[in-house]
Amino acid sequence: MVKLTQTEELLMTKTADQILNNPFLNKGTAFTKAERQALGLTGTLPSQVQTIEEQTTQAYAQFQSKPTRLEKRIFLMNLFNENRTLFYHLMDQHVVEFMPIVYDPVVADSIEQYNELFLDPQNAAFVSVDAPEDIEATLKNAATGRDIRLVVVTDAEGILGMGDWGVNGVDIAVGKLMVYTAAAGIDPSQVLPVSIDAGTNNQKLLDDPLYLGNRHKRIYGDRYYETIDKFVAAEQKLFPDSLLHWEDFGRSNAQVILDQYKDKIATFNDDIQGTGMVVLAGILGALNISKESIKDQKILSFGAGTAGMGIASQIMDELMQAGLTEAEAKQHFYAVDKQGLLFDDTEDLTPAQKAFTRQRSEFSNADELTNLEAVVKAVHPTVMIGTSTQPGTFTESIIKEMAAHTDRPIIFPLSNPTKLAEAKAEDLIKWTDGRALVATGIPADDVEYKGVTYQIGQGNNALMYPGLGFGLIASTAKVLNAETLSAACHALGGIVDTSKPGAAVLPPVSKITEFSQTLAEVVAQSVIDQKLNKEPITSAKQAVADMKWVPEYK
Ligand SMILES: NC(=O)c1ccc[n+]([C@@H]2O[C@H](COP(=O)([O-])OP(=O)(O)OC[C@H]3O[C@@H](n4cnc5c(N)ncnc54)[C@H](O)[C@@H]3O)[C@@H](O)[C@H]2O)c1
Ligand SMILES: O=C(O)C[C@H](O)C(=O)O
Ligand SMILES: [Mn+2]
Repeated sequence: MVKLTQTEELLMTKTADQILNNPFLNKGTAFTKAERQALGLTGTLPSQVQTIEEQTTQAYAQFQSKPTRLEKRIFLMNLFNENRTLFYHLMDQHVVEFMPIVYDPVVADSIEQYNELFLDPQNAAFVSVDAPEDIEATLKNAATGRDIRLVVVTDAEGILGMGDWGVNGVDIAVGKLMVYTAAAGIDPSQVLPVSIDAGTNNQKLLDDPLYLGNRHKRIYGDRYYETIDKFVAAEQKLFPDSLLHWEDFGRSNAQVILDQYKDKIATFNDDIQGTGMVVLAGILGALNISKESIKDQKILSFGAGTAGMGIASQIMDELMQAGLTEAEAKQHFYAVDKQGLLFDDTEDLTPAQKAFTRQRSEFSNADELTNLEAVVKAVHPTVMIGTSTQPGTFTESIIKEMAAHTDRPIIFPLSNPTKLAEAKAEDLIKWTDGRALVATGIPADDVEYKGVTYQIGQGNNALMYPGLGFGLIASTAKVLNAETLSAACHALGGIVDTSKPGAAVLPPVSKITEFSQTLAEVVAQSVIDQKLNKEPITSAKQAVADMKWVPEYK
């Protein structure tokens, strides 16, 4: 008697449509004649049996035939909904081309049009603040008995830089998970996107008869936090070996939620910690090129919100590891928000901002420091990070003023999507006569300037969170701590050839699968070294290799 694998046993219990309509089981025209006989699929497909390569060729031709990036995205999502293996087999061959479409920036267009474009819930879980009693059933139903090892959850209050998008924001969770699998090899049957629908303050959605979410204002305070608590309790009960990734929560909740859980479960906030990692990695890459020391940098955060303060705290940690006291390190930061430069007596400071305020007495013109240009003139920053959601705010005069006081200005306009970026890479290169060390939130083309080809690193947390998450899951991490985060930030070093003129500050997305694996191994090793692994693990490298999913039919 031939021993069936678990998958084969599972398949034997299903009817034809349960197999063909299950994207985790479906192979489409690649089901062989024998499989079709054994699984009751005979006659349910055209007779020609195709290889996955033939299917991939056909799918890519279809993708190319779509006229716009949004149409291309809709096709890819339909393929994803039909057959995960084929989708990722195709994406593996076109990661650089597909990332901007399944993820940032085109995901922004699909979020804005979610209700008009809705076709399929894509195996997401839709938690509602109005039905806390349904939370456990919601997660259980959406998981369909699968062994969930990774959850990306959003309440969509701060989608990219576009603000509150209610239930539409579930697309960001789906997109983030697609990058996890494409970059690091997370098994797509082991992930769960989750929307926490707490209502929305987006009046356009509330007035839209097509809106599919809870049609009321966003809920805040105790009732909201009770829903979050119930969600985390149910998530941990149902998926005890999972990593919980928080995404695009609002500025008043993101850090509060992270602080509530970060020491208790395996979890992280991508906008805070994922972005902190990629920006520190980018700054370290820039300093590798300029040969300057991080201890000599003056860092201006423009947009001192969830990401801005997450970045500042990761750099603060680095400065203290370099031997500075907290008080000494604090002298390197200038946080600028709507009020201008943040002082210790500025009104409406968030808890995270308070760690990075300055004294008015340090400046003769403190009361004038209410806009970015005035602050740049007063401070002469050497590093300027844009997480402000305010497009075009890194103006030519501001950039030239900055570049007049430092040889290699480090300038990262990170606001997403494209329309919100503080500056374009080519302008920054031009305005600084090729001296700027640039990273942008969305992919940027090479910049040709005075005979040098400048490669622009993508300062996006997608370069780090897949390797981080994979390493945490593979090592069965109990928690993520500062030591592991720091190890991850340093893992990307040495990949870029900094001797080349125009070298990028971060490795190219074309190498994301390689460096995500390196990251995962470094993270797993850090977890094991600190004895933070739940299961006994002898080799971090082997644990990562054993867990890697490959998009081939079983
Ligand atoms: N590249 C990346 O990997 C990455 C990661 C996270 C966030 N981001 C981007 O950063 C931006 C902010 O994201 P977030 O999650 O921190 O949002 P957030 O709402 O928490 O922070 C935005 C901050 O900008 C401030 N701001 C708004 N208008 C301003 C102005 N005119 N002048 C100065 N400050 C102003 C807000 O007060 C707030 O503090 C978004 O565009 C997001 O897409 C990029
Ligand atoms: O989603 C992205 O592209 C990065 C980041 O998480 C953001 O919110 O902008
Ligand atoms: Mn985000």
